[in-house]
Amino acid sequence: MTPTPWLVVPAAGQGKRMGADRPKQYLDLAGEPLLRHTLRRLHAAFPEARCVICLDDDDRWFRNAWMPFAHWQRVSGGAERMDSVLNGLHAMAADANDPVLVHDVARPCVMPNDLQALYQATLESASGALLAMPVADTMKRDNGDGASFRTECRDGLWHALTPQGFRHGLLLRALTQAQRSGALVTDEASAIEALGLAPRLVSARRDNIKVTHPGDLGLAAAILSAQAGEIHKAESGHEIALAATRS
Ligand SMILES: Nc1ccn([C@@H]2O[C@H](COP(=O)(O)OP(=O)(O)OP(=O)(O)O)[C@@H](O)[C@H]2O)c(=O)n1
Ligand SMILES: C[C@](O)(CO)[C@H](O)COP(=O)(O)O
Repeated sequence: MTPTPWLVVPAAGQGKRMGADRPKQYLDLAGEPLLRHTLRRLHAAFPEARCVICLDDDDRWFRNAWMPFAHWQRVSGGAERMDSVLNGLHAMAADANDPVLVHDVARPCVMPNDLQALYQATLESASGALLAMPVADTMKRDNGDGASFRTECRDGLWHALTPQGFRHGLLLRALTQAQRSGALVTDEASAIEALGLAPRLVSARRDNIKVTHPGDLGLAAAILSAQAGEIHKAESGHEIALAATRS
């Protein structure tokens, strides 16, 4: 039987690059706070999951009514994303072998197929897994003088996305070690790599963007709108399949 995943949703960021009057997770996206879209996508894929949401202690925007999960808890965010995630891992009553998926609240466009593929890989891979996509642009590195650049080889380069999934005990060990060493890891997979392990890359759709800069909000709205038909079709197909198994 497939186990139910734990979900950690880091949502304690300030959205400095967005530069809005509130953290970006509370900005309007297609008529609702961005955070609600993300939680709904996760809930649709994993309705029975236990969700831990990391929120800043001074957060005055979050509403309990927005949480679609029956089993959920709120934990304090930390100074950095990795500290928030670690707080979540400490707070959950998980066994070492339980699967945990970590998903940025700032990625509201993640699609059901990618969530399922990532979860399957998490269960299969001893080192965990992450959604990722191959770099498609020519890569430049500035020489530090603000004027000249050189071209980097892009062979084998991937963008790391979320969710990223691991067994609870492994991720707790990896992030604890990263925190103690003072290393600033920007995703969970980096902490696992520092243990000498290689999380599996799961090739993902390109529309699972992280809303980071002001223009990203309009882009996310366009993506959600373009995805609506696809999701509707998938849901209808699921219902037809369910009806067929009942008749
Ligand atoms: N101390 C922190 C920092 C970030 N996050 C979360 O980690 C995710 C990815 O971070 P990012 O996109 O950098 O969000 P912000 O930190 O809000 O953005 P910025 O760096 O522009 O301030 C977001 O869902 C954010 O809420 C968190 O839980 N705790
Ligand atoms: C976790 C992440 O979204 C993977 O791409 C990313 O590393 C978060 O980075 P940020 O600088 O904290 O936005």
